[in-house]
Amino acid sequence: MTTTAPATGAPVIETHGLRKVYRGRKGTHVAVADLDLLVPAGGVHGFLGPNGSGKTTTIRMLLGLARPTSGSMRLFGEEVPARLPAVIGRVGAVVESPKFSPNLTGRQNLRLLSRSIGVPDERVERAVATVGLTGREKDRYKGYSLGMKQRLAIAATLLKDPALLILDEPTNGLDPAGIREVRDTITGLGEQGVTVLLSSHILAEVQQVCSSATIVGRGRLLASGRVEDLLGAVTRHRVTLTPGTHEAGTHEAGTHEAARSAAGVLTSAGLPCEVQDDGSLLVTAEDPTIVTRTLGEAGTWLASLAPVKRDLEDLFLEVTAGQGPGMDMPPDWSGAEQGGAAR
Ligand SMILES: Nc1ncnc2c1ncn2[C@@H]1O[C@H](COP(=O)(O)OP(=O)(O)OP(=O)(O)O)[C@@H](O)[C@H]1O
Repeated sequence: MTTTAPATGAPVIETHGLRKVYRGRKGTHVAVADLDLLVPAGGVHGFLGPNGSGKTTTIRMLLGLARPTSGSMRLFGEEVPARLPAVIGRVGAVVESPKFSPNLTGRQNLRLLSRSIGVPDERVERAVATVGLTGREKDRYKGYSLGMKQRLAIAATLLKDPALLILDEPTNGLDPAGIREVRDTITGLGEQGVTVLLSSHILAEVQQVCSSATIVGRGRLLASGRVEDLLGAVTRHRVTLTPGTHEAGTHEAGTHEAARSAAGVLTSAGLPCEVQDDGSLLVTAEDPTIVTRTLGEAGTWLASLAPVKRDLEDLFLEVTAGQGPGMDMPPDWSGAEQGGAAR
């Protein structure tokens, strides 16, 4: 398990040994397995894991919607569910799609809500602006895109000015434009000092907005900490060689032979190295200048050397390696497929 030091400050969410076992006719199913979750104050915390890894169950327990089998939970330092009434006013959550009236405008829907919870109308205008719906608040809800509907749901939770916002898969079912809109809203909230717990199964998407993250698989904690610490320093580099360094047969054959020869040189020098299908080399080295020097001393010249950044998907594969069937990366963990690729 990879766990790095959390950010300073008292955690906003804390669970210890949190466990949820569902019992059915077919036997028992452990949805959450002794989970220690620590969410620091401020910023966006990714709660990541494939479908069925226990994210929603954990969130439901935190909000008092499901009863833990065992373990303890705290929100803002208060034991929950016992002290939930004391803290729930500081928590906003979008766990399921909220019910809005289709024939009312976004603003009318929010005003109904603000009056029902007794907060001033100004909060509606502020919430509309925060989620980027200004200019569209007078349109009927039924005409909103899915992304706009999701942002209105977030606006509804902002009415009570929460210090903690819990969003369960807020970009599910959205197209790339919708994902981007919601992502920008979440980034803005994190910057304004709201602590956001963002659950998602799309790592590439989450990596762009999260300052810290917890990765779960089969209800278990796999890794947790600040994203930059989790991803660590860049130690892998992609190297391409200058054509003609080695001459042999066709250009392609020559490239591969040169790569294999260079890989032998690097490996002998203690630098782990793999030849890629395109004839480039993937070299592990703390200091890239050693790669240049080692190859130069062997008479091999580099055309390029570029750092290869590890991402959360790489991390997930590493922390689940050897855990047996069912922990492979599901196809929908690719952000690109879900429109969650880089901006
Ligand atoms: N009410 C329930 N009764 C029985 N099993 C349940 C119940 N709710 C969830 N589960 C099971 O618990 C496991 C965890 O589900 P959960 O919804 O918490 O995962 P998740 O990580 O949120 O997945 P998703 O991204 O698909 O929502 C799954 O195997 C699910 O089938």
